[in-house]
Amino acid sequence: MPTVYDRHFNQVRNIARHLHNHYHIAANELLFLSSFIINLVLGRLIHWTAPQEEVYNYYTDKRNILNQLFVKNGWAWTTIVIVVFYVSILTQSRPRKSKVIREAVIRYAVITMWWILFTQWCFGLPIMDRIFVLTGGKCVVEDPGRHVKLFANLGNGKSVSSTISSYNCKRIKGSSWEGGHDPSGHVFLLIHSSLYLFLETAEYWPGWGALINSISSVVHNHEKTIIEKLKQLAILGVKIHPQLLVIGMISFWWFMLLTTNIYFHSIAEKLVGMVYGYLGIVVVYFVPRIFRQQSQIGKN
Ligand SMILES: CCCCCCCCCCCCCCCC(=O)SCCNC(=O)CCNC(=O)[C@H](O)C(C)(C)COP(=O)(O)O
Ligand SMILES: Nc1ncnc2c1ncn2[C@@H]1O[C@H](COP(=O)(O)O)[C@@H](OP(=O)(O)O)[C@H]1O
Repeated sequence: MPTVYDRHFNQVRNIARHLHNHYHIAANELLFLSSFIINLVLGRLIHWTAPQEEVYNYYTDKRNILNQLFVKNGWAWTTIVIVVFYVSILTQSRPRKSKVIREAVIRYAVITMWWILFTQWCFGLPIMDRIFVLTGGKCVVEDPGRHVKLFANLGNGKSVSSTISSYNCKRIKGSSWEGGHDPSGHVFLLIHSSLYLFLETAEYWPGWGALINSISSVVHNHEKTIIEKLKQLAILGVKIHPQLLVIGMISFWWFMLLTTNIYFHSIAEKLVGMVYGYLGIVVVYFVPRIFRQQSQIGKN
């Protein structure tokens, strides 16, 4: 007689099978894709239940070093990690190098273009700023300075603009970006980057066993000092198993996403950032699988 747990397990297995057969999403990919929804739910639960000093801490301060140095330059760090990854993988003698490089560069270019369109520039304002102004958002300032041409003077000591970018608005002293639906750029960037790193490197996954064995052979080498062990671990994570560097970057992005989810933006603004974060990745990694399968069926 199947228990209620067996029934639930079977239901989850059937959903996973359906997604695998129809949309070609493997179970581990599904788990990783859903981890960002779990992150959002966890962030909200912490926000509602944790004591104030845990919600408003160093990490939820915009000026914290992790935000300013890493997330604010998030695409640059993701680029560095993927370049190191490929250099390392390709120097460990791989066949068909030029094909691997060509395809990786094309995917990187498309994924970078999507990041640019959403956060930096989309034939004028980037998509996230367009959503904000289309839903009634404005940049309000007292003194527009050199951006004066983009502002209308309200005559009450304030000027407003719906043509200046969020980036430039935030740089004007005393400005406020108010009124519209402001999709979270952080949620977008952190999900977009994590998914890109995960899917781009999945083909070269050596398995947890191989990674754990390599780490433990360094850690348990009693002839080495701690400094030597740390050096060996760094070499291991960059030259031998660059997957460790990727795991480190993704884990860090996941943690930063959690702080965004705990403190910043409304749930709707985070969900919109999340949807756009998934979108570019789905187009580059999942849609081609469906077409490839259909053309395979056509050939048979
Ligand atoms: C096999 C892989 C092949 C790779 C080929 C590499 C070729 C290398 C050529 C290098 C070309 C340069 C490409 C661009 C590299 C960069 O990433 S430079 C720009 C870096 N900028 C950032 O990372 C900024 C990230 N920040 C943001 O997007 C926003 O600040 C934000 C986080 C979305 C939030 O904005 P708010 O204003 O805080 O809302
Ligand atoms: N995890 C995090 N840690 C610190 N600051 C964060 C953060 N997530 C978002 N922010 C800040 O919240 C604001 C809105 O971010 P976003 O729209 O990208 O989600 C940004 O402020 P600033 O633009 O004033 O730096 C950003 O720096």
